[in-house]
Amino acid sequence: MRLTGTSHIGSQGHLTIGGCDTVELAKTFGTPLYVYDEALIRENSRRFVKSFEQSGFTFQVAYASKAFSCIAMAQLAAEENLSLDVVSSGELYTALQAGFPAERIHFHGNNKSEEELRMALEAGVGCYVVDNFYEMALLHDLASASGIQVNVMLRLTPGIEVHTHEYIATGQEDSKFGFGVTDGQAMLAIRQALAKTHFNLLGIHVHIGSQIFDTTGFVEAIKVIREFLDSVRQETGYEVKVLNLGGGFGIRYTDEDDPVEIETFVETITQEVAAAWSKRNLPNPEIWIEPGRGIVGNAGTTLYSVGSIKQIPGIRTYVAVDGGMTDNIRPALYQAKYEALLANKASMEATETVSIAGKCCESGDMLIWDIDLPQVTSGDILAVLSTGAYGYSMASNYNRLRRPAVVFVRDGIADLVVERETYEDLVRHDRKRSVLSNII
Ligand SMILES: Cc1ncc(COP(=O)(O)O)c(C=O)c1O
Ligand SMILES: N[C@@H](CCCC[NH3+])C(=O)O
Repeated sequence: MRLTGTSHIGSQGHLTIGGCDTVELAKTFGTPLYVYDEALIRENSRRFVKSFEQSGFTFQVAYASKAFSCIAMAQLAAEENLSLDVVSSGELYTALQAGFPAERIHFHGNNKSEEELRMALEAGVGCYVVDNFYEMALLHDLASASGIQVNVMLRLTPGIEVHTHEYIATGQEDSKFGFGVTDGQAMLAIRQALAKTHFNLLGIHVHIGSQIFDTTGFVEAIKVIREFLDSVRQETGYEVKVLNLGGGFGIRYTDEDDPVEIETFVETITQEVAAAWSKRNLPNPEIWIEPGRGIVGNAGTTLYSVGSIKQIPGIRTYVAVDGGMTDNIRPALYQAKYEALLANKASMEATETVSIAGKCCESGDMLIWDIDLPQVTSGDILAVLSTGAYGYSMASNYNRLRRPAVVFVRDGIADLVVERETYEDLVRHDRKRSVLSNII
């Protein structure tokens, strides 16, 4: 197991992150607890930004806030000079509450509602990634009614299959997202967008999927898109200013994962685009990307307390923790694999193989199957690594569990950025029946 960022095993044999002893964090803030290594979020962000700076391209790195959205994260993204990808009015609201500059916000989503678009227009959002004809008409009506000119990109589906879980592949023809390149919808969309008086068509967007380990899919997407843009030039004379290649940059969850480095992703993308554009004697476009997982994934660790331990002789030992699919749905949803260690026994040798169960009323609520750990006892603190992306953001209240707190740690300081939900929170929107039943 490789610890990343500022995580290491401290003198007491405890896992420490950002100079904070995780066993102490568990005591202070309770468990389950999401712990984010602030320095590592910044380092990941800077690696993307620096790689682009070295490429000479004009660029934007938009943090995909779906991976982990809260006010503190939006503040951090703003400090790192990132742009922000939001896919709902909720993510937009969070960003605005954080004071994130609206002009650096890109609004995504395959079904933006009128209310959401109105909110974005009012806020002065910098770019709309238009996904379908319904949205194109709605956004244009709203923009022209308000007399506003909006920056628009069109999301295209390039018809590319990438190696990842089918639920997180998005570039294939049969996708709910975007205008298809192969079925002629993309060309039609370009024509329509160009004819809209209140649109400033910046370019196109393509996102091929998530948790992608190599550069092949991106290279293929650039090729497909450039060829499509050649037809667009021929038919309409239009050439893009911006090429948005989406997110999807994979991270290492376990030793089985071997993604290329951030620098390699950016280098390959920029070189491919430069080659494809210069071959046509065209000036380089701006390149925008939208990493989510690549910025926060390996920076998050979830701490749990071990409770019941069930041994089934000759079969398996179930070690149950005080969270589960409610704070990390990914194992249940995508059979995602994670590594973990006992934070309070971090320097001890593994002596047994156990499986980590969540506390929800579902047999499928398993966080990790067959992991080697030192002798586990109730009360131990289990740290599951690389839970920073799509953990908190996909958390639920199933079984009326309260969503955990989130702390950012840095230089020995733990900053509580999201409070643990309370029981009052759970029933906040509940109302006692006001109409009494007349069944006797
Ligand atoms: C349009 C778009 N951009 C960016 C992302 C972020 O993906 P990731 O977290 O894999 O970088 C996603 C999610 O897959 C997405 O759908
Ligand atoms: N939620 C997914 C990624 C989907 C990204 C959004 N298109 C995951 O946990 O891997």
